[in-house]
Amino acid sequence: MATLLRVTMPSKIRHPANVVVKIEREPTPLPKNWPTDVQFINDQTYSAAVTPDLRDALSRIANLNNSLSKIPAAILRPSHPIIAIQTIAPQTHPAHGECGLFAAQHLPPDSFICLYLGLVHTNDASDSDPASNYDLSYDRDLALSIDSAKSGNESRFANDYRGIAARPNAEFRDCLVQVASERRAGGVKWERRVGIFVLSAGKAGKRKAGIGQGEEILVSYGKGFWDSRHAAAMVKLEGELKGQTLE
Ligand SMILES: C[S@@+](CC[C@H](N)C(=O)[O-])C[C@H]1O[C@@H](n2cnc3c(N)ncnc32)[C@H](O)[C@@H]1O
Repeated sequence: MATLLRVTMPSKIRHPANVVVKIEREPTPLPKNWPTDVQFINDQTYSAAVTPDLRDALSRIANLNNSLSKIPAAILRPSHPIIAIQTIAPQTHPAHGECGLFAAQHLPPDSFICLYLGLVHTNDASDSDPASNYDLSYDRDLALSIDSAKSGNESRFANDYRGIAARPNAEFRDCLVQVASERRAGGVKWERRVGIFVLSAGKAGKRKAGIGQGEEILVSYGKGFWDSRHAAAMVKLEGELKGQTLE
C-alpha cells in the first residue's frame, strides 16, 4: 500500500533556549538556484485538513516547553544569507546532479540555521503525498508532518549525511517562533516550528568547531527514510520482474 511506502523523515530533537523577538513576515528575494517549480515561502502553510484545533494545539502552553529555543526575527531572515543552495557536481557524491545546502559562512556549534518550511498536513493517506521525498514528521501525537515537495525554503535542500560524511553536522530540532494572534493579549503567541540547527559541540565530536564556510550542511533523515526507500525499490523491482515473467 502506498502509505506503507511513504517516506517520512524523523522527528526532531528538543533543545535548550535562548532569546525572544517577534517573527518577521517580509517578502524575501528568491535564493540563488531556487527551482522554478517550487514555491518559496517564509512560513509554513496548512492543508485544509489541519483544523483550527490542531493549529491551536501547536501553540498551547502545554506544548511550549521552556527548554525550546526562541528564534529571533533577525535570525529567521538574516540580512546576509548564511546558507546557499548549490548544485552538487562531484560524481562521487550520492546526490550528484541534485542540489545540497551549504554554509555561506562559518556556522557556530548549536546555532540556528533555518526553519524547515513546507505544507503542514495530517498523516491521513488522503492528505499525504506518498511519493514525496521532502516529508518531515512534525508532531507524532498530533499526527502532523511538513512536506516541502511543492513549497518550502532552503531547508528542503539539506541532504542526509549517509555516503557523504561519517556523521551529520546538523539536526532537526523543535523551536518556537512568535506569530500574530487576535485572541492573545499583546496580539502575539508562540508557535512550535521545526528548525535545522548546527550540532552542539557535545554531539558533534570532531565537528565541534561548527560548520565551516563552504561545507555541506548534512542532517540525518533517520533509518526509516532509507528503509522506506529500499522497500519502495524492492516493490518496483518485484513488479518489473513479474512483468518480465508474464511476457
Ligand atoms: C529532502 S531532499 C534533499 C534535497 C535534494 N538533494 C534536492 O536537490 O532536491 C531528499 C532527496 O535528496 C537526495 N539525497 C539526500 N541525501 C542523500 C544521500 N545521502 N544519498 C543519496 N541521495 C540523497 C535523495 O534523492 C532524496 O530523495
